[in-house]
Amino acid sequence: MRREYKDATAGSVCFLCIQHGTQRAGCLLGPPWSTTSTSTVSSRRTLTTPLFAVLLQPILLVSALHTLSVLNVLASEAIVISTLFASIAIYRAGPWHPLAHVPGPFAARISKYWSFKLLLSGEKHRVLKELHDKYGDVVRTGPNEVSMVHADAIREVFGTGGFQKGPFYEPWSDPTLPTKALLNLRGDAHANRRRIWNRGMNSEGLKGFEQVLAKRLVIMLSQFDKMVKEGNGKATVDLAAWFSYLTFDFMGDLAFGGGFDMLRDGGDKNGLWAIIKQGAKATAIIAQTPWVVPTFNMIPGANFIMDRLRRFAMESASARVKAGTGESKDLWYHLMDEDNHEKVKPPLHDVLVDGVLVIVAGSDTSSVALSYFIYQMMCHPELYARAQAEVDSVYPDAESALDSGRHDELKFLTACIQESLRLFPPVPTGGPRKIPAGDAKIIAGKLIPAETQIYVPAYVIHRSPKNFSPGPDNYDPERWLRSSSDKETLNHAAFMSFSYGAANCAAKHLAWRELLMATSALLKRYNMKFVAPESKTGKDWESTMKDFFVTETGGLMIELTTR
Ligand code: HEM
Repeated sequence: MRREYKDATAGSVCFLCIQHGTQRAGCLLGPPWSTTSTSTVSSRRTLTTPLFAVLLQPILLVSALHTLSVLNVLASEAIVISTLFASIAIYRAGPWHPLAHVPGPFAARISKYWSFKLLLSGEKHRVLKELHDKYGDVVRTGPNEVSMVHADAIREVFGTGGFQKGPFYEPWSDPTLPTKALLNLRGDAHANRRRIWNRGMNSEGLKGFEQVLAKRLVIMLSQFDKMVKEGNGKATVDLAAWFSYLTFDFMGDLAFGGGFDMLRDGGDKNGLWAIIKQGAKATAIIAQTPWVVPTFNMIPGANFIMDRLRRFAMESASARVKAGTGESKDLWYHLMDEDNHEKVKPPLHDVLVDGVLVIVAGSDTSSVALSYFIYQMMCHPELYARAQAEVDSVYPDAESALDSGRHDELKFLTACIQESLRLFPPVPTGGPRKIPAGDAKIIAGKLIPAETQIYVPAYVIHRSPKNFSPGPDNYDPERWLRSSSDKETLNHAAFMSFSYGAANCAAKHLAWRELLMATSALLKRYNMKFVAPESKTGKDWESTMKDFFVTETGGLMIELTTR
């Protein structure tokens, strides 16, 4: 069905035009993609042609050399395929492969199936930690892939002179659109789009977003107050779920000027959250073997999760264009360059894909960070009391707890959040960068061949005694406040929860404000404790955290009482 709507100031937009690169009379899109888009869809390595060749070759051989029969063709297929796979496996596992000198599990050397299965399990962060503990700073995690955890690798891989994103990121773009999301842009195209993002995230932009967040926080607190009242002074709340409602609603405000009301509804009534979560998880899994994607997309109906996500994006963007800019400027306003800074206006489809990215990148990350902080406070009552006392002293009355102007005074709370982000970075292992074709490179003192994909997993780096000691696995917020001593290691350069370099988190400062505002408002208003301390919703909650590029968690059941 063709979707159309009227913009407040101009003609109408047709989303079929966006998808098919056509331009109807009156469509807002402006000139064709190639002249205005900051990116184009690259040609991708696909499975289709090799698959076709492998299947056709034995048929041709049999028909040329033997009698063409089903049995002969099947036998020939079996010989060709097993010889092909065996020779690939022998090459990858053998001493001829350029990564032969890098240790790692045998299965990882010969096929991507190992990392595919690992991602599916959600245990990637924990398994990588075990492997690095066993093998050292560099581990081979795929036929042409390594994981590196020397702190120098952060700067050398992500920083100036580092490497571009690998094919892992390709599936994060909608193949039906003639553009890519910021997360999947490289080089100049990335720098151009990121410039617009950075303008949106400047101090004036942040101030506006903060007011939007404050409104959402007030809704969440009033829902909690209601539950406490109904529960005769206490309420049992799944804080992990409520933080997701909060961050999802807030990201909806930012990306599409609102329209999501999970806080108001107390849940995912429209199934939107589920769509986003399933879409992000499916993408992360398929991103392990991106060359399968174009072939996979040809199977009718196979891509139903991404189709739902796409429909959701179209509808949200449609509603935003229809509504126009509200009282406060959202990120859409900045990304669409509604205040006319750019010589050439960004095309609508760039903003559409980045709108979805805002929701995927900004909701689970922040909600996991909030949940993990609360979890640590519940596990460490003495630290909780100290953080609460600091909030009380900085914000003597409850209303002021949403004032970000005093965040600098929240030294201990900031250290507690930073320590949470260290022990459990919401993007625990991230995506890889790729060394270009040509020469091998020396990274953190190791020679890594051309065309290798490199992971630099924050979860492992943050728990290395070389970077944080003593007690790298302990929750010790004080480590960020103590003055340096010979007995301690605190490597600030190894803290990479927001990644590093030109493609680090585009909303790092916003995320910090969000974390400080939400935690101080909660600590100020409630006393909290685990409902069932000795369970998976209590002290064992950490074991429910799964790494699907972004993090998935189980419920975190907390008893709230008003202070
Ligand atoms: C505690 C909260 C957050 C954490 C820990 C976090 C972490 C990260 C990390 C590690 C990356 C790099 C990913 C990669 O290279 O594969 C990233 C990128 C990104 N983040 Fe965040 N993020 C947070 C919140 C947010 C929020 C609230 C937004 C949206 C408003 C956001 C938007 C983005 C975008 C757009 C990128 C891609 C940047 C680029 O490629 O240039 N993030 N984030």
